[in-house]
Amino acid sequence: MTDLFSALRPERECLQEGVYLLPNFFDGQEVLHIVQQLLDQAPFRHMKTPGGRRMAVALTNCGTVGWISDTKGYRYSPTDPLTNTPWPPMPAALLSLARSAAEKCGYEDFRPDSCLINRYDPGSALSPHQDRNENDFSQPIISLSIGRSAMFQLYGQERGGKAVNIRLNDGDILVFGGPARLNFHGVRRLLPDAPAHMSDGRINLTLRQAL
Ligand SMILES: O=C(O)CCC(=O)C(=O)O
Ligand SMILES: [Fe+2]
Repeated sequence: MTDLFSALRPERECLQEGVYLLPNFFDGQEVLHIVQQLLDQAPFRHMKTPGGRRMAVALTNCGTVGWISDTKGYRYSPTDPLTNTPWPPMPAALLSLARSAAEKCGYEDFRPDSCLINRYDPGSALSPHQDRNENDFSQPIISLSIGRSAMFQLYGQERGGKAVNIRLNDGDILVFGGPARLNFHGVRRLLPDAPAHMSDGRINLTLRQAL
């Protein structure tokens, strides 16, 4: 197995109850390489919002089910609508990385069955939303950042209000669960700082237990 823990740093910052930042927890270049290997089978694409608009963020998935959006709504699907075949299986190294991050934040037996992979090109953003298509909200969301840094915004359980700004850098993991699991959140913009292995955009992976 690839050594994804080479950059491991012991710090864990608690940003609010249920929200933890694990800075520089994994090697962004190694996870980028894992993502690239999935793209032949399930390339990035721009899905449509339920309202029919093209999403600014391109996405793909791996795992037993993948998150999709179209004019019928948001949901998880066992197959990729581009090919009508199953999503690529979740790579063991990703699973183990997410489980170790979850454990560090007190989630002992996290079993993600889905990994949504988002690609942000320069200028793209993700408007505030809740992640609520999963069945069990007692399970956290483990979010990995690769490439250009981004300004992530965390709100409360209601839409609007004042956001907490969280800077996410290449190699960082954000864990959100517990009382913050249904908090609104989004990505306001990409920042100029970028690692050499990915300077033109950002990739974010969110590992979730969907079923
Ligand atoms: O890109 C990020 O950091 C967040 C992604 C996200 O919130 C989502 O995919 O639901
Ligand atoms: Fe989200």
